[in-house]
Amino acid sequence: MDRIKLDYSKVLSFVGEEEITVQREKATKALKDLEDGTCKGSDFLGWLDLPVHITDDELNRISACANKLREQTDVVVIVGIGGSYLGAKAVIEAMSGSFDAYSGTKVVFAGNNVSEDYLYELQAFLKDKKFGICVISKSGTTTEPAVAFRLLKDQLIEQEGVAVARERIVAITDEKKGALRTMSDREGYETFVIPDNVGGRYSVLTPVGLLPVAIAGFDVRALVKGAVDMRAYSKGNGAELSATYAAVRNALYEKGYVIEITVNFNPKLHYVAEWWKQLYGESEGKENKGIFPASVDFTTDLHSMGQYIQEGRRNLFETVLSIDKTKYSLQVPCDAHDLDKLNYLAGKCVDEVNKMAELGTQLAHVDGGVPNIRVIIPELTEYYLGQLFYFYELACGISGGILGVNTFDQPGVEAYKNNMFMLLGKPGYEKK
Ligand SMILES: O=P(O)(O)OC[C@H]1O[C@](O)(CO)[C@@H](O)[C@@H]1O
Repeated sequence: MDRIKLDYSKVLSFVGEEEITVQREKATKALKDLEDGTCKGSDFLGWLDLPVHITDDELNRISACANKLREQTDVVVIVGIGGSYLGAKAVIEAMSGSFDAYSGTKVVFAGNNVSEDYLYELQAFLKDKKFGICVISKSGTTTEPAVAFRLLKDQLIEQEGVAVARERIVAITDEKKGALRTMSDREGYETFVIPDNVGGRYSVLTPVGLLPVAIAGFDVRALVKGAVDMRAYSKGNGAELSATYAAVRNALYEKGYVIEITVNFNPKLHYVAEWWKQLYGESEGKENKGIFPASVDFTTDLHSMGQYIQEGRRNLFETVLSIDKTKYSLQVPCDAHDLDKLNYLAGKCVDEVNKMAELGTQLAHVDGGVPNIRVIIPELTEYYLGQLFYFYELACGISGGILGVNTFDQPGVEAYKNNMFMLLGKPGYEKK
């Protein structure tokens, strides 16, 4: 098997190797602190060896539950927010056919917003369908998924009765505590556990990510294998890969490049970037520090955000997710009239056009003052997504260590919740 690669040659006219070396030394220390369990937030390092510890029995149980739901239902609603849905959504979007949604998809998402219209339309869509619910919440008290779950559970009971509803609800939550654990035990739902020492944004390789991906019919074993191989690689010289990415982005940060834009040239990676944004945003954005993680889909956004990136404030850098090999092959046809003057491309693969757009954009943006990193992914498969997740998780742990923050907490997320609870009159929040 091939491996994910990193190319940072296009940052070297913005930061010198010596500046990167300074950050590399910090990265080495941060990596050691992670491996030794001496970093800040060390209670949440379960993700480090997580892929290696996933057993065959666990994977079999996940597959059995997924198969049961696939047989019993037409649609399964994945209820969760943040780390409790983004990893699964990233894999499912990356692996699904672009038009699967129009031919009847097995998996839809809810509980990642509190839009009344969204929930109304979802309930209308599920009316008279055989559906199941996979509810995911580590804390069990997050408002968005709790509201969605209440509505959907009631609908399921109304459509199918209590006994069938129980069969079709699966909960992924804490092993012992929390509202969802209590409810699941009382109702007899099948449950899977989010380990105590794994935070939401690091949970894609637990049942949180694996069960929805299996329900959607994708290869969770290959996903895990990719992560296992990346973990094994990172035990040796391979740690360089994550450490270098962490060092380079911190060297750029030190020079005022405070925004990192993750770029894709394949819309299937849109949610990989969303997953990455939560991972890095919640991990690093604290104590008035941290790189702001943003994302764009090219070439689509070259026709909107492209102008800003080329000529706006020079405080941003790009990390391009570059896929080497496409799944399918399609050539630009020749046209007798050539009115669109496209015949010079006739016979070329569409991906060749895309790759030249990628290279042309990189050169233009570097010329325009935007440092450019490339993460090269051999192919868009579950296996390489597993590698990519682990690469990014480890790099995030290292990068947070370089920055000096606690990478594994997210105290800032509580502020909006407290205000919302106070405004809604939640008991106990009146004084706030
Ligand atoms: O799984 P839970 O506890 O519902 O939390 C969902 C998400 O909410 C947060 O706690 C805050 O956004 C995330 O860290 C987490 O991924």
